[in-house]
Amino acid sequence: MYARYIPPPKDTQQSAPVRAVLATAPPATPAFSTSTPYARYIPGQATAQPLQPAASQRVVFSDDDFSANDQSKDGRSTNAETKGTTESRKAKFKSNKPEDEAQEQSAANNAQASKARKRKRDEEEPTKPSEHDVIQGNGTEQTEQPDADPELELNSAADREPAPGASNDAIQTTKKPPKREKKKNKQLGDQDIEMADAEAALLHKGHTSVLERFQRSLQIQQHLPKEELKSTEPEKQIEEEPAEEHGLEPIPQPEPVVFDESKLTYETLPQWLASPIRVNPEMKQPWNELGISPESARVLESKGFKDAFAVQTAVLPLLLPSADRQGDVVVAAPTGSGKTLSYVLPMVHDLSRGRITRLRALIVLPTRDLVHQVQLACETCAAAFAVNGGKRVKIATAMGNRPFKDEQTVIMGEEQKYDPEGFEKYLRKQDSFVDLEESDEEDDELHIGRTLPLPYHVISHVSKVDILICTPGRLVEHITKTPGFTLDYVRWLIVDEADKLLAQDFQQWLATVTEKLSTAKPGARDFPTSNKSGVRKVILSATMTRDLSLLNGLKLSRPQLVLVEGTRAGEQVLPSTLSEFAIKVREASLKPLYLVDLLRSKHMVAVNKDGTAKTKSVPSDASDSESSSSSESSSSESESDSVSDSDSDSSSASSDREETFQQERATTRFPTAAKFPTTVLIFTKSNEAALRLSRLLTLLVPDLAPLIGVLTSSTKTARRTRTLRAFTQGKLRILVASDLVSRGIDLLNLEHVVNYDVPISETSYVHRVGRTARAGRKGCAWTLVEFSEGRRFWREFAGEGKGAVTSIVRHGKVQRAKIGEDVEDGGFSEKRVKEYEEALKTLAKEAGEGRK
Ligand SMILES: Nc1ncnc2c1ncn2[C@@H]1O[C@H](COP(=O)(O)OP(=O)(O)OP(=O)(O)O)[C@@H](O)[C@H]1O
Repeated sequence: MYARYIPPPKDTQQSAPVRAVLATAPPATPAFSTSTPYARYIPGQATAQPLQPAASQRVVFSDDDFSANDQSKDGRSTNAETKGTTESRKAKFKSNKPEDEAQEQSAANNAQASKARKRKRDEEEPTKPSEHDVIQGNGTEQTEQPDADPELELNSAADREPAPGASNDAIQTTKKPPKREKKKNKQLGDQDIEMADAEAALLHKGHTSVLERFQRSLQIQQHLPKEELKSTEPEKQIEEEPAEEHGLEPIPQPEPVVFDESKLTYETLPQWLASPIRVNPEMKQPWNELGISPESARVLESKGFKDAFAVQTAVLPLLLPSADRQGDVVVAAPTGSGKTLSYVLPMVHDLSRGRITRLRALIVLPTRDLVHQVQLACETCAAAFAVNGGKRVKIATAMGNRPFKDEQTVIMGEEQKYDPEGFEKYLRKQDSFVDLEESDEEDDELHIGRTLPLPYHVISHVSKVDILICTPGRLVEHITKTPGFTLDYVRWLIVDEADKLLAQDFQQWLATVTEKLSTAKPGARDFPTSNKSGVRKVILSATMTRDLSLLNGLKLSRPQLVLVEGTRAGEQVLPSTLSEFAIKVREASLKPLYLVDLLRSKHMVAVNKDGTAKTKSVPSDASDSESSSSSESSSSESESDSVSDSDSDSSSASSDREETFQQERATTRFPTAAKFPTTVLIFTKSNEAALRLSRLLTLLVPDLAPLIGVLTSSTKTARRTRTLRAFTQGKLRILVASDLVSRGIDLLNLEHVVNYDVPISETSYVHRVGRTARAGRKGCAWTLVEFSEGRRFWREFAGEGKGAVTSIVRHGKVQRAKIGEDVEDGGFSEKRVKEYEEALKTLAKEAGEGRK
């Protein structure tokens, strides 16, 4: 079947390409015009001869049609063409095998032959239009010549001619009938005359048709190039010559576009996410086997880091200098698994090989407490790599806990450089500069850059540090406001607690930083001895996002994902040393009594052999210097530049009250911990709730009051640090906190975590309970679950029950523990309820006084 493209009647009749096969019926032969959908090509008449709105015709495209004819001369195609092409591609796509194609081709040929036969039959009965002649398509009538074949038309006419030899006579007859014929006509009756006329008309038509074709082919040969010629009469060419020789073979088509509509699953993740490097959590390895020098390893050992932890054994080889071409690294490992050292060690190792101090590494963290903590790890490693004649890497923090200008002077310095030309420029600039105000706030703030240059010198800004550990908001401030602060030399970008930092784009820090990192002086980031140029990015979290749109913002290069064995990207793994318990709270109004009973229960025991060992990683020095510095007032209580705690009630009133409680407790001067053999961190849903609960506990269990501390985002930074230090020293044993400390804080001696309020998300649960059972130590997590929270807790957090869906991966199961209910029928004694009510009254009274 050779179908032709017939442009839509309305618009295309003026612009139809010359080679388009017109489907109009010949006006000279009305008998055929109404019933015979034969197409014919009339050169030069494409625009002159309007197309009839083809009520009686349709377009059917076959694969072959599109291979040969669907490419319009100017490269454009109609919708119909496109549709046809798509169908053609589909057909191709379905059947790749040559046998299939051959079968299809054969079937198509049979269909063509059968249609040709049908056409011939129709032609012989021209007054009987076929039912198929009129078809509506897509709301628009389109002209089609499904079976049109000029050759058949020609044959049909020839069939009606008496004999080949008579054709010339017939032609003459149309001009001037021969006498012989006139005479003959006279002899015939009227009927005979009519019959003869009809016959002559037929003959005339046939001959005219032959002539027309002949003339047309001459015209075509004269005016059209060979290629065009081929495409104008596809039908004829196909019949006369093998298809291959006439350009009817399928035009090479672009690969079909296959739209991936499948949902994102682990299998459809990008290769690097779907095929991570897996770590056996039990793995440990000596430092020197990982490329750390024995001298450095000895220093590490002296600080308590004997062997590399599992995650470190996997990450170090990826980050330490190597002959391989290295890429960025994404680490998703459980809380307390040692992620900090896994990036600090190789980074400091790398920077210790440099000579000049330049800002070479940025570590971005969401909270000030974490900045302090990572600073300690960096200092440890700086000491470890300075032993072999390596550079003692310089480290600073920027987190908004002191005035901006102080931070600037810590990070940036000025150097006088002899440069007469530069000095001239400086003077010219000064002449044109009019200082309207002697001093304004901005100038005060932008402390750097106020020094005057010596004669013939210019001031050059230089970095005083190699590593800057910062919160994102403060980093952006330095980028935009600190003179000379540049990321041009940065070789390392570390984003810890990445899911939090990526989900909440504080001051668009990521876009700002990645833009600065992508444009730099050529070679500025390179070390002569290093094969790695450019910026190395390390992204870490215990609850790493699988959201590619978030990860894309990091513009990672050749990333590799490190996961704990048996887990997949997006899963949140709990430490294997963690035991979890749920406590059913029957009476929500008496929930504090359940907590009191838990604290007094047999469960509150030391779960590690060494009990509540002191930890090394909680900041100490920093806190003291902070509290004595003038910055205390400015070290605002909220992590405004970085943290948006789930609560927003950090009022000054509550802070004052907290201060009073702490002072009250301080009078006891931390008695011995014998009364409470373990350590507990209790999480509440908000700052206010943490304050209330801590006070309530001191009222309900007065003997434990000196051991109770409170941590909220409204707590002043210095106080927060002091509280954490007291806890790690064992002076405080019970901390009541909001979600502020749920991420990253490393309290090695913490043995029990209590979710007094059920966390808002799985991620929050993982981070909260991950404050215990760190670095291979044992730990317990307790969650008080009210009746209304039961369903959600068991399904989303514990992963149990009908329709349970949780991304939390745990080694055991959440166990049910029975706490409270000190009387036989399962309630609390009247005496205890009364005590509780009294405590509430006191609390209300204090709150009222606090407001006055
Ligand atoms: N190789 C090691 N040997 C001994 N202790 C280690 C080692 N590596 C890390 N630690 C200790 O393990 C504890 C947890 O480490 P770290 O804070 O890096 O965990 P993390 O994986 O970052 O946890 P989180 O996700 O909660 O922030 C820290 O006290 C750290 O000092």
